[in-house]
Amino acid sequence: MQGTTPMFKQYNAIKAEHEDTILFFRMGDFYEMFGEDAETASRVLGLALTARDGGNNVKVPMCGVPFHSSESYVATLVSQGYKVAICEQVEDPKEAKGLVKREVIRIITPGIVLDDQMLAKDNNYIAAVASSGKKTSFAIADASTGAFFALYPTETGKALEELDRYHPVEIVYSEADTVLLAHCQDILGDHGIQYNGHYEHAFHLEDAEAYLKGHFQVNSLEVFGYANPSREGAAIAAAGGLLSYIETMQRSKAANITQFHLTQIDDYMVLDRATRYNLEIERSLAFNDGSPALLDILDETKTAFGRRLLRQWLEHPLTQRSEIENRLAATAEFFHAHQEREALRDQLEHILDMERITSRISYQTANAKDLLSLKQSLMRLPAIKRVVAQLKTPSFQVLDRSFDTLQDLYAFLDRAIAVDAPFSLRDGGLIRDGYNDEVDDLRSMVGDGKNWLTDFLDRERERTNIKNLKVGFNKVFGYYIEITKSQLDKAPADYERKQTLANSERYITPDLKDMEAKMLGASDRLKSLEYDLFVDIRRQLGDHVARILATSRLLALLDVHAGLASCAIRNQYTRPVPIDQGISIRGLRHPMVEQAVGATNYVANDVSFDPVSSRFVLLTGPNMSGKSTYCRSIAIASIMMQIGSFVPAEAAEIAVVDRVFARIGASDQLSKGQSTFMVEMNEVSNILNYATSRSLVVLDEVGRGTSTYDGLSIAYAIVRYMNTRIQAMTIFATHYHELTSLAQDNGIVNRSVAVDDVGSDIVFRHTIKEGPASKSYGIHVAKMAGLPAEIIAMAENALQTLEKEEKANLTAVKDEDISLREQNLQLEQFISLLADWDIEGMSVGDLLNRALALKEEAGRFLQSSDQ
Ligand SMILES: Nc1ncnc2c1ncn2[C@@H]1O[C@H](COP(=O)(O)OP(=O)(O)OP(=O)(O)O)[C@@H](O)[C@H]1O
Repeated sequence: MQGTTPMFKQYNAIKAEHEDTILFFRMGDFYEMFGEDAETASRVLGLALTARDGGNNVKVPMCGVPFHSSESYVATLVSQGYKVAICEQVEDPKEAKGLVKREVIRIITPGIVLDDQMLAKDNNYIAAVASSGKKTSFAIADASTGAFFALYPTETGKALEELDRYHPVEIVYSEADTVLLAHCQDILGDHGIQYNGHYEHAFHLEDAEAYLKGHFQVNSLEVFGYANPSREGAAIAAAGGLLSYIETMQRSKAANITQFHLTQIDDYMVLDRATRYNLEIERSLAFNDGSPALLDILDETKTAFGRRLLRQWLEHPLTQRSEIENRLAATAEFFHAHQEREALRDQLEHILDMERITSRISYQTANAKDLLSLKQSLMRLPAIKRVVAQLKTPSFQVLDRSFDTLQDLYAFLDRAIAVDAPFSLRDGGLIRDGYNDEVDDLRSMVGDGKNWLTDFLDRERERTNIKNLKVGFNKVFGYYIEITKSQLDKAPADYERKQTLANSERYITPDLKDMEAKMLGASDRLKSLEYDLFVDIRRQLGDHVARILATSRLLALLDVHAGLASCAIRNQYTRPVPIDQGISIRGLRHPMVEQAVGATNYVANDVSFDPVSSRFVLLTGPNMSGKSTYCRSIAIASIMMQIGSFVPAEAAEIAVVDRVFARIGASDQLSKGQSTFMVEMNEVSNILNYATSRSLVVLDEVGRGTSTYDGLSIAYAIVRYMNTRIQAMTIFATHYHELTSLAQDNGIVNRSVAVDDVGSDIVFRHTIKEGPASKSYGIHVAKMAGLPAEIIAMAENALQTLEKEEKANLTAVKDEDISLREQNLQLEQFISLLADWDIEGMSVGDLLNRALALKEEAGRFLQSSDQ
């Protein structure tokens, strides 16, 4: 509790309702913070901490920021994990009786920010989670673009892993559901995510359903695919809870959220966090030195919303072959139609972030510059529609029919908003001449006043014969006449002295004051009229938010396809053919490594997988020879195809897969406090649980985080299990030469990276060939890395001794050994069943039944041992 003056009483009441925020309390041209808030803000923002009299001789800590530059301060606080409540004066201080009324008009959290300065280029996702029984769902929104959807409830761990793919900046949960909060923190971590509790009732199914129905103005949520409360209830609870949270924080309707749908994990290719990390999908492993990720290479979009859509596609590649083909056809059309593509991209270049401007329109925070940007963007739409009309692909033709060029809104904005309107909404200059008669009249009154002043100045100079007589204006005295000390004797008697300065005197006259009253009255009235008209224009645009967003979505789609086509041309990618099974690629390259080493230096390689004869590729070869690059390039090509992109190859037929897994041994997770080997095994166990025969799995150096025999044995078991039980297309890069003997199993083949021996040195050719590597080149690589000759000699000696004592003969370990152990176990169970049989104590009927059951059991046993 701060201070006891009337102002502090008002402050305390408002702060009590917003305990968990930093309260920005508007006082004149400043937002002031008090007490602990002031101490925190002064520390985080580097502001001077002062104090204000709180009554009864209490000094309350205080600091403040100017309101016109508050955004960057708010952004810093929010980025540091604080919530900021903006408390405004909600009545004109001139009209207030006593203390001016104040209210919190918005609370800003990481997921609620709308200002461009605070937003990253990518989606700014906020999520809400809800559970029902063992199933969990989440809803996701981007308040800055209007995206909104929820996941079909699924097993909690799976749902939260899926949520992780969206990189939410904020997660909202029901205050009462701390168990789910703990699950989230466990799986998604605490860094970079703000967790906020929201009213429990907002997550109750009935309340959430009613909230959504009210928002979308529908009688039933069936239109969004919601039919069964016990199946999809958690999704509705999460969506209702999230919408209620956003609107509570914004203190206004989320009018830009005009669409909603339910998604299923199976709708998209599953790519877990480790896979995205290892394949450098969104961020390169060496991003600090500016190396590009796949997203950076593919991103040739021209608009901010195009880039966001591309990123969404990369996070969620498709799994339906027909949909993939549709996307590829659309990219292909732009690939061939050079003129149309370039004409489109020339126009898109000038289109600003319409999605985010629209969000600011619906939350009534857009300024006149935003509306001018929107107008400038809308101006481009007819030309874009003309390009779309030329396109032949069916999906573009559908798009052409639904393309709304919004020219009525363009005309409206053009008529209403002044071309040079300023940022500030309170200083006039917003409304274009001719839009409103009263504005025009007031403007000419203010203009007349200025002319009058010029005439007045000329008149007074002539009358007094003072050449340097001046007319000036300040806030305290209004308009005044100024005469320097040397000319004072010429001042006429009707001049009334107002102020004495060091070198001059200031005067007023009744005429001047009359004119001043008229001009200031007109100017004040003009400013407030312009503000009101602007708010009304913004509100009128608010009625068209859904239309603007629909057009932005079409533009985003065009932008992504045209960008992918442009990228394919620049990098010589080819259109892949989605097939049902297997992979056959000629001349595959890795898009990022190719850029790093230069296209001419990159050695392209062929890839082939067959579901029967070669579904499991064991890849051997020395370090640095290109194993990882080859493995990853296959996974990347598969993802590229499934988003609708061309692939870096000469020709490619690639099976549509349900999941891609990429594990590179010993990834660095030490910050999580787990050993690298433990992390590796966790990741492998995740793959074994989730991979299917329709998946693509890349395992690179798995098993090397432990002792040689342990690692080799684990790798051996994983290879056999993956090949026989899971049967996913798998490429397993390894240093364990011993594993190459496994190629006698059906489905497993050996491939290796070709190496030229040049005397005692080796040369990497980065070419993949059939068959295993002839030997391990670890010591050669150590030599190339410059290890002292003495160490190399010692190592070669040790290697020879070890090779002689080689005990690991994996060919001797056979599946039969494993199945024999299983059979022995069954036999033991059967015998103990017989031993426990209490024949004397049984009736004849029971005896007969028991004997029949045993016979059946014996039959089953014989059958399984035959297999
Ligand atoms: N096909 C290729 N064409 C040209 N250069 C390549 C090719 N493949 C790999 N390289 C180069 O070789 C380097 C090492 O490749 P990579 O990391 O794939 O080797 P590796 O065999 O997996 O090594 P390690 O076993 O040590 O992880 C790459 O950074 C790249 O510069």
